[in-house]
Amino acid sequence: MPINTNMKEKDLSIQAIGITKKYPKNKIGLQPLSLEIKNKSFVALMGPSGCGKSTLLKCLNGDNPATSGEVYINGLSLIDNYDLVKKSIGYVPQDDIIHRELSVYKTLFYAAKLRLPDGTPKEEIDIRINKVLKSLKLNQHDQGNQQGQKDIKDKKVKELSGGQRKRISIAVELLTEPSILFLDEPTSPLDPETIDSFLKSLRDLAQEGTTIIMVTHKPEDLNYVDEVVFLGVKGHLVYKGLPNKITEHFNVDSIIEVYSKMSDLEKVKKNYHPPKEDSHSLNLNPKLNKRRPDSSFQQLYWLAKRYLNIKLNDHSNLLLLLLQPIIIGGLVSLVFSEFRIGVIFLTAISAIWFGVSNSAKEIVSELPIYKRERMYNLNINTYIVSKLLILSLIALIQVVVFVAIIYFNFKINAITEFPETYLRPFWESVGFLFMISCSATLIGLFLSSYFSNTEKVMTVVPITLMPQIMLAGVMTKLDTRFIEILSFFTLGRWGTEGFARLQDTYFENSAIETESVLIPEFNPDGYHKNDCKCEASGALNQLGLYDESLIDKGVLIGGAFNNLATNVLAVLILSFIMYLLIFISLSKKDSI
Ligand SMILES: Nc1ncnc2c1ncn2[C@@H]1O[C@H](COP(=O)(O)OP(=O)(O)OP(=O)(O)O)[C@@H](O)[C@H]1O
Repeated sequence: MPINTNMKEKDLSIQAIGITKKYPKNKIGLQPLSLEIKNKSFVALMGPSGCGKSTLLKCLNGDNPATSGEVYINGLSLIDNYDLVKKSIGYVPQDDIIHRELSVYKTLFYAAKLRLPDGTPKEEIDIRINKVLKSLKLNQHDQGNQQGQKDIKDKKVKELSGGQRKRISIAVELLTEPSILFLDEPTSPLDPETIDSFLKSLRDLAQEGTTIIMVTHKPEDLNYVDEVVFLGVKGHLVYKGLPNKITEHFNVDSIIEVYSKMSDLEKVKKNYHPPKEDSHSLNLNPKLNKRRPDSSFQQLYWLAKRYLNIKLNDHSNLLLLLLQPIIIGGLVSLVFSEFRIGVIFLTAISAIWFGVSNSAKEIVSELPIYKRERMYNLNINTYIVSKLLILSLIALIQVVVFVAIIYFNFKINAITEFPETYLRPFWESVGFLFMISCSATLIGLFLSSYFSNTEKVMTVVPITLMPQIMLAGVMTKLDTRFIEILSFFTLGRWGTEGFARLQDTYFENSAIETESVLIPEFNPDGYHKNDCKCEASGALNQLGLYDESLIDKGVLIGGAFNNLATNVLAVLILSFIMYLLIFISLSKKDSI
């Protein structure tokens, strides 16, 4: 293990030597700087907006490593030993890294299960939870657990104040007992009274042994810290020293004046002293030695359990998810008096809709949590599968409810009005539509992993759904090779065609001699199997995906996919492609 032999003092938590940061298009994030931070110190990182404070924080903690130079954490190179070093780092970015639907206890419990070594007993986890709550003054005693007031551990995160939420985010990080804690603007959303108790608890934490580096904009925060690091515009380090000496250093009366002075590039350049040391190495393409996953099965179990808990705790959303199939199924039953291709089409499209709409927000809305957990030990495959498992369960319930409504409606209608026409078979239909819905879930998860905010995802969802409707062959026949090939990439086409085929196949295989064609073709009385001239192709014939003559002329490929197995295979291939795309999108979110 390469220990940094150049380390001057044993009591340094962080040593940055000649680090710089360049963003794409040669945009400067940080000018060359060197920095040493002592053990157990509480350091404020300040500077005008956009000067590079978060950039520096991320260079120091590995979230987005420096373009060149070296960072040592407790004497170990951040780049070479990230797998080891990350365990001694706690990091709370600007956004909260906790789920709002969980209780405080569950939030901390799942975080412990995901981060602590496998097999850590519950008793030890409880001890750690109580300890971190106490150290952040969030325990019952400090919160005044009077009669009628819930213990903070039982409260849901969404019931907490901004200050309490921030502390719970920090508590998550403290569970693993990091020696260094990076906090990005933790005091921004807090009122002065909350800030006082919050910063006092951080100061106590530093005195107990945790080095804390905190980005802040608030001059009054300087009353609590040991040191200030001040950056001028364009990432120049212009001051590092005692908080009460900063105004003297810049020959001004207040910290506000330091801000205005250090927003002027010319003045900044006069105060900037580039590091004397040469950069130890040039990591123009830094690769952190990391991402080795911890036990995937344990991680999958706890991720899926946490996600299920989040979903079950969000009662209103759960109700809406359940209402969806009831409302859409009810509408289809109301509008269609007999089982026709329109019903098949809408059923397939509904299955797609359930999948996409259930999943489209699920990654993007928890991006800060994902990124932080990914930095620590999250395995991308485990993460995707945990989402897919729980969302598939929801889709299964929706599909069962939807198909049941369609099934019973058309069965009852068939008995009373149209004896020959109703959906069957029930379980095969559920199975096929469930597969379509799972595949659509992957489409939604891809959108959620690709775009950076929920608004963008919600804008793209209808654009994704329209081709499913247009290329299913119901609105118009597929009559050119180009349109046909496009349709191969839609679930709408495979779902509608496959579902229609399933109905016809069932009829062909039916042992009941008097069984009827599901969809009567051109014949209002319906065909009977015994005198059926169309070989039970009622549903597919009504769909009329292709103009047969175009297949004969070789314009369309058509017939190559003329069975249910190939329809199913196509859906599986599309699902696999989607899974790969999600994996690539999530990999791209890794900082390097
Ligand atoms: N991922 C990125 N890609 C390109 N440019 C970036 C990226 N992240 C930051 N920057 C740019 O680098 C500069 C420093 O940004 P940074 O977020 O570090 O500033 P900051 O001092 O933390 O700002 P604030 O106080 O507003 O949070 C800004 O000009 C910003 O636009």
